[in-house]
Amino acid sequence: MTIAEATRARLDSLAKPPGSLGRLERLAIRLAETQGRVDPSAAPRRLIVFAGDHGVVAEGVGLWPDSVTTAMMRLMLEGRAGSAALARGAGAEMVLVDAGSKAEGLSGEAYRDWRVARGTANLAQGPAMSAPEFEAALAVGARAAAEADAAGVRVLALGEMGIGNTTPAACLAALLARVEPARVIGPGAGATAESLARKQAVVTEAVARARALKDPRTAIAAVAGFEIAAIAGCIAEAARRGLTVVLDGFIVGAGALVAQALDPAAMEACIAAHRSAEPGHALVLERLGLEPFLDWEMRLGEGTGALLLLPMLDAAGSLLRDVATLAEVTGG
Ligand SMILES: O=C(O)c1ccc[n+]([C@@H]2O[C@H](COP(=O)([O-])O)[C@@H](O)[C@H]2O)c1
Ligand SMILES: Cc1cc2nc[nH]c2cc1C
Repeated sequence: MTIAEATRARLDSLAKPPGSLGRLERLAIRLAETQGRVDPSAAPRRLIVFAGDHGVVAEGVGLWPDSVTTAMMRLMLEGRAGSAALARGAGAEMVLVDAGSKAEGLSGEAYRDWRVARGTANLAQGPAMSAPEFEAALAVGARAAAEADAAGVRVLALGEMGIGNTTPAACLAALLARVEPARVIGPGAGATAESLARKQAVVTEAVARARALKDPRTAIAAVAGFEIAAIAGCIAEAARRGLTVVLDGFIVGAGALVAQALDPAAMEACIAAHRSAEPGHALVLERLGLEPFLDWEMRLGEGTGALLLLPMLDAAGSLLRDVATLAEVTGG
């Protein structure tokens, strides 16, 4: 019997009409699958926000200057960003990782002066990163997962911060889901008709160049971002360690596509928290084979969508662990 079948049997044996908790039951089955046990737990949990900057911002693909990446990370450290507020509410510890500079995991006041030290090269003019840089960013993410596991964390919520990163995310979605760029281009953190047209042109050209590269890792590195590669490395390592990974929006989804390309089994650890308002996200989730549990029209990033699902994961875990069986109630 698979874990999914055993969990379904357990749910059907509980003191309730079969299926009466609707999608919460599907979430419980998914949580059980990711942990390989019928009595899973959504605690302790940790939000990891991976940050990176992007040379492609110079092409006018968005509205914001890349100084906003560092400014927002500092706001997270101060506990005043949207993600920080939601993490407090969800009882999730928050760890910030500068994927670009390969800095140490960050949390707390001591890191006030931290900044994104290095962004990717402009992917419109050449590869965003070299093969060794790609491997180093994967390792940054893997180390973050290993540290979480060593600290006893069972559930990792993944988020990102990186002005410009919907452009590499769109490139990766087009490349790895094998769709036309137009299907995965969207407004990101805001757009004008002009910035959208630039993004469309940049993504179309970069994806065509990446598709011509024979080695898949080189092709991915050519259009990736440091935080996106770190997310991929984090998912792969968390999956190897049996942690549950709760995915946020479009950019984290692009990181998951990279993880899937490197190791398809990594998807077994993943739960898609929500479907982002970014139009390409639905296609990414389809390609990942994951069902989004929420659709709240969110597109902030920072892990906010993943955090929103955590109380429901608690409910799913409690259901499996704490509810009496029908046999106990009816005496048979
Ligand atoms: O999570 C999402 O689905 C999402 C969708 C659109 C934008 N974002 C956030 O907005 C930033 C990227 O937008 P942009 O327009 O600068 O490419 C980045 O910091 C992301 O966290 C996030
Ligand atoms: C203000 C701001 C906050 C963000 N958080 C994640 N992406 C962001 C993009 C902007 C522009």
